[in-house]
Amino acid sequence: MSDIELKTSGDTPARFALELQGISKSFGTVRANRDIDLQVPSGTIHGIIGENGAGKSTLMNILYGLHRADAGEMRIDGTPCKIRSSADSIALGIGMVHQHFMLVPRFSVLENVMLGSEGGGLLRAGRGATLDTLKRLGETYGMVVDPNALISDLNVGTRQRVEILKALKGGARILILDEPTGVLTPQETEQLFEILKVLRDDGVTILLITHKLDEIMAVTDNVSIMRAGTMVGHRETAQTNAAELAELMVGRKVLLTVEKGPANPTEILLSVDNLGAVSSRGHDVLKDMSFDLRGGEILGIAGVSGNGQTQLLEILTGMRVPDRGQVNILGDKISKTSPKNPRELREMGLAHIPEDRHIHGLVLDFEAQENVVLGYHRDDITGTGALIDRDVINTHCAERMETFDVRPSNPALNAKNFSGGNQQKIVIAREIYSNPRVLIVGQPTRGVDVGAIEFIHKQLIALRDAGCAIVVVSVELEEVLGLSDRIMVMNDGQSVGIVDAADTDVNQLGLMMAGISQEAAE
Ligand SMILES: Nc1ncnc2c1ncn2[C@@H]1O[C@H](COP(=O)(O)OP(=O)(O)OP(=O)(O)O)[C@@H](O)[C@H]1O
Repeated sequence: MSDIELKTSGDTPARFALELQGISKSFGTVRANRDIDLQVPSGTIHGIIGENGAGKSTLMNILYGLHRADAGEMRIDGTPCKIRSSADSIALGIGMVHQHFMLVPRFSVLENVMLGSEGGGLLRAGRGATLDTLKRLGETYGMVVDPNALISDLNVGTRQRVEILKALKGGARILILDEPTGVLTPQETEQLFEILKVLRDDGVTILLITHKLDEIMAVTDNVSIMRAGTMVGHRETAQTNAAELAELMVGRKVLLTVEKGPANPTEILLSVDNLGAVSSRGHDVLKDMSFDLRGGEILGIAGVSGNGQTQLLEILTGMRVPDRGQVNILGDKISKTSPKNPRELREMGLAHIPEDRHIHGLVLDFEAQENVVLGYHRDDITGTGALIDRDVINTHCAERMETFDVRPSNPALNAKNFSGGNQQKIVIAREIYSNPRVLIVGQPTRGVDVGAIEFIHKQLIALRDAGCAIVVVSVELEEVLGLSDRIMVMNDGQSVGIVDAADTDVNQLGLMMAGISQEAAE
């Protein structure tokens, strides 16, 4: 099926855990997968990359029985098979860890692992046997987790391990991971990769979908590249590099670093003064936070997620009232006694690209054109008069989609039916349109492909150069370094220091993220 050599686990002749031939799938007029061929050698880690909307998740969902292919053949370990449901897929030894975890938060680890395996005889096997298996799998693969812990008490990295354990417990020998590192800290990502290598060395075949080319280079044996629903190439990872992969994905050369000139800061547009916030359990989640930001400047905020960044963003965008201190924004004040809501802030000239596009960025069951005019109900783009003019918003949305290369460019498609990266482009297109004076951005490129990252970064730099004051919170250190003029590092709800981006590097930021002061980290 493929004309290039793929790295195998050393078996001769090469055995393929998975072979796909001629797989096609359409959703209405969208041809999400067209005649896809893929061979995955047993006991290898195989990367699948491609632009947003290229069809990666669709292909994996077909494999996991969540969608049915319109055409094509599938072989597992050389045996032809038909997959009609997830149960079929699990029975064939396929497991999947989704981007959004499927665990029940109020159940324990053990209960979650037992859930869904009822048909597999697990309940009959009983708690004791399941506990033993969990312990054995945890020790074998370096994923020891307390079986009695509640999922809601576990951090994201540990929850992901529970998902993997659950798949292995169900007998998975082919494991699909759909963008597993999007929500992980750099340390958790490292730990995950160690686990994947141990699994691979034990003969498990892993399919890894990610947008992060450095991860592809670090952990995969082979990589397959998709574009616009087709498979455009396969490479042995050791024989390629990030630049070649980016070009194969996007069909042109891509800048993998941010290009920007020096900042020309103007007057202070945002000033944060001794800001503090207390959680519902009475913990200080934000402590004595102070900084100024001028027009024409980007302040990056780096830190391991969960160190107060979310609360800071919530206060700056009017979603949370500060418990102490105040924010001066565009000449107005926000404090405990004089709060402002998101609408008031928006009218003052603030825009917000939220950290979680599913919760705060989009109404998933609304059409793209309805989402693109959210927050603009009183403006011309929704038509004149009391009723929204659908022709006007349709034209407006089509223009926005064209500028931001949203695919498919269908204003009437519900937001939930766009791929993750295209959903992000819809949110950014809407927020930038208001031509804000202050822009607050959380995780601008989470789940976004390299071509779109380049585009989003250029848009943010252009806004900066037009005089906008921008705060960017990102867990991607390279992104913070590339975009920002100054960087504030947060640890345990407070600022560890503010450094000039030109005078720092990943090492110093990493030390500061661990709570080591700026001076000590230098
Ligand atoms: N249920 C659906 N109804 C309509 N269109 C869909 C549906 N699911 C996916 N699509 C479309 O199929 C195409 C492929 O989407 P898919 O989610 O497979 O892409 P992807 O490569 O995983 O993207 P991303 O990297 O952004 O997650 C996209 O154009 C998407 O809008």
